[in-house]
Amino acid sequence: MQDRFFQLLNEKFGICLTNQQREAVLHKEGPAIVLAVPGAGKTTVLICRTLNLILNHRINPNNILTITFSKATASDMKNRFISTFGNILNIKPNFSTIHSFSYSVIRYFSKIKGIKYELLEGNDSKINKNLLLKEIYYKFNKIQINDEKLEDLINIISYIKNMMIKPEDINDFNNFGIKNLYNIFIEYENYKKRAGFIDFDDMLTLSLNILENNPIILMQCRKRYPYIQVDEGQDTSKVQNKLIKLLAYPKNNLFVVADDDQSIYGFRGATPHELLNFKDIDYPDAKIFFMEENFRSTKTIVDISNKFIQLNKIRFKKNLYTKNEEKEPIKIIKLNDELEQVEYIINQLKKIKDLSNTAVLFRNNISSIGLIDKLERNNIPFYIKDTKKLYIFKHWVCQDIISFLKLSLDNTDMDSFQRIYYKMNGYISKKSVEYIKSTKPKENIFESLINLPELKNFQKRNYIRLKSDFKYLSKLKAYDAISFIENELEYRGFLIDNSRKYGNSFEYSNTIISILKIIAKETNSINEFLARLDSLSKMLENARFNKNNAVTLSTIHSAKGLEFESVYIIDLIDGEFPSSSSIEALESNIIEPLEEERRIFYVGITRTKRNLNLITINFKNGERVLPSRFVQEIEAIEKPLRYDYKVGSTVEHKKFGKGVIKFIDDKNIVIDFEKVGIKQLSTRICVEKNLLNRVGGR
Ligand SMILES: Nc1ncnc2c1ncn2[C@@H]1O[C@H](COP(=O)(O)OP(=O)(O)OP(=O)(O)O)[C@@H](O)[C@H]1O
Repeated sequence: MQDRFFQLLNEKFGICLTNQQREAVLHKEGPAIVLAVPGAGKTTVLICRTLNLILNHRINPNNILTITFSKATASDMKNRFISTFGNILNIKPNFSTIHSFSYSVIRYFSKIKGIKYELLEGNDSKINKNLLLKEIYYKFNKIQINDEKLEDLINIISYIKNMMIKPEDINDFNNFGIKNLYNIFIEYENYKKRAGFIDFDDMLTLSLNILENNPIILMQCRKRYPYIQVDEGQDTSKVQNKLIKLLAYPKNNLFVVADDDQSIYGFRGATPHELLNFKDIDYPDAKIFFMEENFRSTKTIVDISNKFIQLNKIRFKKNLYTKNEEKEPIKIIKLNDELEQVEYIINQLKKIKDLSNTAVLFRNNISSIGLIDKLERNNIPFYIKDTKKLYIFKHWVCQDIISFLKLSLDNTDMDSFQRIYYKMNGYISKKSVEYIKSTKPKENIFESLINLPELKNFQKRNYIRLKSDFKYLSKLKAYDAISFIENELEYRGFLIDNSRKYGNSFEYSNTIISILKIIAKETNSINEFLARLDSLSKMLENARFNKNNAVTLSTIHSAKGLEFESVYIIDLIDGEFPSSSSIEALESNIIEPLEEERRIFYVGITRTKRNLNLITINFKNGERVLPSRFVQEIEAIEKPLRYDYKVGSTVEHKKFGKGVIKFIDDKNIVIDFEKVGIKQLSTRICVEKNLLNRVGGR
């Protein structure tokens, strides 16, 4: 029977499975976990196993629940099943997300108990979750939460619910940097309870609660789904795992397909630990299948990816390999700054005829905006899934810059003035602003300042200088104007102070300014720049993007499961990727966050079939930045270092004294010297001519 089945797959559907894949497909009952590498055909195995259960074991398709990570994967998998087998067999199995399963349990429960639950998220919600959380944050902290922090808050709440952390233990986990987190959390939960709302995370906790406390509903669900399959098992959280285990018990016909090395949703409560426990703790009788052959990428990419991920310590040992040929090497491109980076990408993309097989990937959404501006100007079609998160135009730093510029063009613009008067070197008091507002609301603000009663000489001189600065500013091109605001008007100093006082990341603010400068570079005047910002933000709000012949722009998280002939990963800077928080954690010997960052990088590089390009820059908005340590690791794998020096080791330079190595390759060595700060030197001269002495290693 088995041979006939595989023959059928091969002859009728063109699927030729490997022995490892066949074993997994044939597994029928009891717990099993398939540990697979990227590009190993996990989807192929899941759809073939589903077919095997239906065709050979006569299991009704409605009795098999296949849980996928996202709605998109559920529909991809359904389409793949139908397009592969649909012409010959009229079968439509259930592929659904865990949220959609949970919601069906809640709907059923609310129907029989007459309780109403309304969704707080999604398109049909009457209440806006973001606004609600903003209000609650304000209530406890008396300041408005900005969009970055709001996203952090949403993730933290999600993490608490997914990790099933008890409210009273929240403060033990509060390394999240949100003040009054406990109060905010409790207020949010209470509001939802009072008003009968649930959010996406409540779907999981509530359905678990329903199943735990209603044996009849639990029994009905178990009867309905005696076979459960879980795709992307590495990204299921604690509460999701609990729900799945409860549903599968006592038959435990649970088939999980996973790659612990692709677990990248730690911030939502998913960790590889859950998977590592599958056999050791949860199901000692579980079968483990390995799928280690990669069908996607060239041998060059597979070999390097394999060595790269082995640098992680918390993982199942697997050996990624491929029978594909060795092709061109991975390209590491080192550019001067972010402007060179976008220009480089545009020039590369212009050479490609059909862009649908090319992706530009990044760690953070914000990286795409400068690029979007240039793609649009160059008529290069691009596809981007979620533009809702590209909120830099509403970000306070962007709004500040706009206000500076508007005030320079219209010296009577009181709204802009009020926004920025204390964010520059004007030394203007709130009292003066109030006075001008009440006595001369429509006049030239700088004139009014100069004519304020009882001014001291130095104040007058200062306001005269400010007036002339703003006049000068109005004549500049947008790019120079932004630099002038940063440096001459000392907005940069304000940003640094602000980050010290309120914990807003200076690096993030600096990135926003650097993006504004990329956009400004192509404009001739401040007016043209302001109009461009407006049109870009409208375009991103309203655009419906088409995938046809378009280059995909995506975060690595959203590119999970996808594959492309050519991949460019941009903004590979230490502190951005890996994130600064993961680096700080590592410095305190906490390795998990950095390992998660390494997995994200691994997911990124393994999306590539053939051409992988890793791009790093030396300067971001004029600040020296260091290449991502992951790029250095790849370089070291490709070309092991000839020198006995490592990043992190302490050295002594004959002239500059003691320092710590921050970056090293065949040409350059970047050292942070105690006395003189960061210096980039020539490796050849320093190392070969004995200008350095090793003091200590890591
Ligand atoms: N036995 C096989 N022979 C040849 N090609 C295969 C085989 N199994 C799968 N493939 C192909 O390998 C590629 C990768 O498969 P798939 O996308 O299912 O991998 P995956 O394991 O889900 O990857 P990832 O986890 O990286 O997203 C697909 O193009 C698929 O058609």
